[in-house]
Amino acid sequence: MNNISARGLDRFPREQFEIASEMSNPDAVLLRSAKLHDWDIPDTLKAVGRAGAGVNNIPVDAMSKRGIPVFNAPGANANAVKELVLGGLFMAARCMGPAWEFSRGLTGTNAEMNQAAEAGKKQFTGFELPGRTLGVIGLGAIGVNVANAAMALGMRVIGYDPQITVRSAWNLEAGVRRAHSVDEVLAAADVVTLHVPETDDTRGLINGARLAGSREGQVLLNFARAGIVDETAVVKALDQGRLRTYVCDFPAAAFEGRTDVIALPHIGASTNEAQENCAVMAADEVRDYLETGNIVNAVNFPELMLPRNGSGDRLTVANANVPNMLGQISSAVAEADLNIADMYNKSRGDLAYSVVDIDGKLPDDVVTRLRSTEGVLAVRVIE
Ligand SMILES: NC(=O)C1=CN([C@@H]2O[C@H](COP(=O)(O)OP(=O)(O)OC[C@H]3O[C@@H](n4cnc5c(N)ncnc54)[C@H](O)[C@@H]3O)[C@@H](O)[C@H]2O)C=CC1
Ligand SMILES: O=C(O)C(=O)COP(=O)(O)O
Repeated sequence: MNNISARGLDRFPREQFEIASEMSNPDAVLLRSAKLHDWDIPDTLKAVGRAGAGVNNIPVDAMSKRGIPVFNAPGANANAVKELVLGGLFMAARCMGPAWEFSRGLTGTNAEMNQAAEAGKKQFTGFELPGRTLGVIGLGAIGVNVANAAMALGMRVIGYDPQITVRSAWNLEAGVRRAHSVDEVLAAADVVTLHVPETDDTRGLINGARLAGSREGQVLLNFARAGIVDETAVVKALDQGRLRTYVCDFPAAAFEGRTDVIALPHIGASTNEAQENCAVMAADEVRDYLETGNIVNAVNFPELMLPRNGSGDRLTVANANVPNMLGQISSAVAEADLNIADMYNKSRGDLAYSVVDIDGKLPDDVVTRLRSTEGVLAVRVIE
């Protein structure tokens, strides 16, 4: 549904897989930022692979209700985003946007241009980073990278993430101070950078009330999602001088003509390296799921890997996480007089997923019965 790096698509051998940008009955879709919310989900769909991090463009709940895992590529574009964030930070600190605009407007001889440059440069006095405080909201793959890079630049770093993972906490440089709220970060930081996903909880996270309590003359960086920031409130804070510069990856009408906003066209992940990393990771996850039923890096399913066992079919069942589902699955197999060689069941929130390796071939009527069992969302038989 988007341009996916050829290295990722090559993970699907064409003898086994057909790849197309239009297909009425796909087993899986790979996408980047294409919006799927209004898409008629085809009955054939078994998996979604997001070659990137954010999944706010995908109706994850609707996919879950159909037992379809949504895979993404955690961390695969984090370095690309970190580098762009640092670029934005340097641009804001040294007034590079307006300074470059000024230089581009100069005409005349070299001597005339030089004279005008020397006379004009006082408008572009910036600030240096050592000793300044960077506030990082969201300490996941990108936030941790940005925090660590800022520490290396001599900045003080304060971070807020109430759901920080053990992995992120391990990766974070010692010395990053822990904040207990968004407001604490806004009040303490010279520069604030946002690295949270867009969800119902984070939409409008940076709003007028919060900006009213932010440090005077702050730089705000948003390379996460447009919706996390209230654009009207940002414009007001810029007009009041509360915000010095807003640097983001999302152009908007409200920012038209402003020299204190640097809006890039959503290019955080637009490096060849990131595009390849994301495409390969998402493609491998989707292929593995289609071929084995194993699940790694799904945002809505538990992680589950079971080496193939037994001499027959592999049955996979996604179901509502309610009592007696496992009993019904194993009874269905037992009633067909088949032996279960191995099985693994895991749950995550409202959803549970089972992989069952069987000694023998599962009759069609058993599969049909399982599919119509209350609470069952999706059933697959992998030969
Ligand atoms: N501009 C671009 O091209 C790109 C933008 N992104 C955006 O950046 C977001 C973050 O990406 P990653 O770091 O890879 O994701 P991640 O999942 O590794 O990290 C997100 C972190 O945000 C934290 N978080 C969630 N809600 C929070 C809240 N209310 N307050 C504080 N922390 C909160 C989570 O606990 C998690 O640690 C993505 O969801 C995506 O929207 C990601 C890649 C490229
Ligand atoms: O990975 C993400 O969340 C991104 O925003 C990157 O988007 P893209 O794949 O470049 O359209």
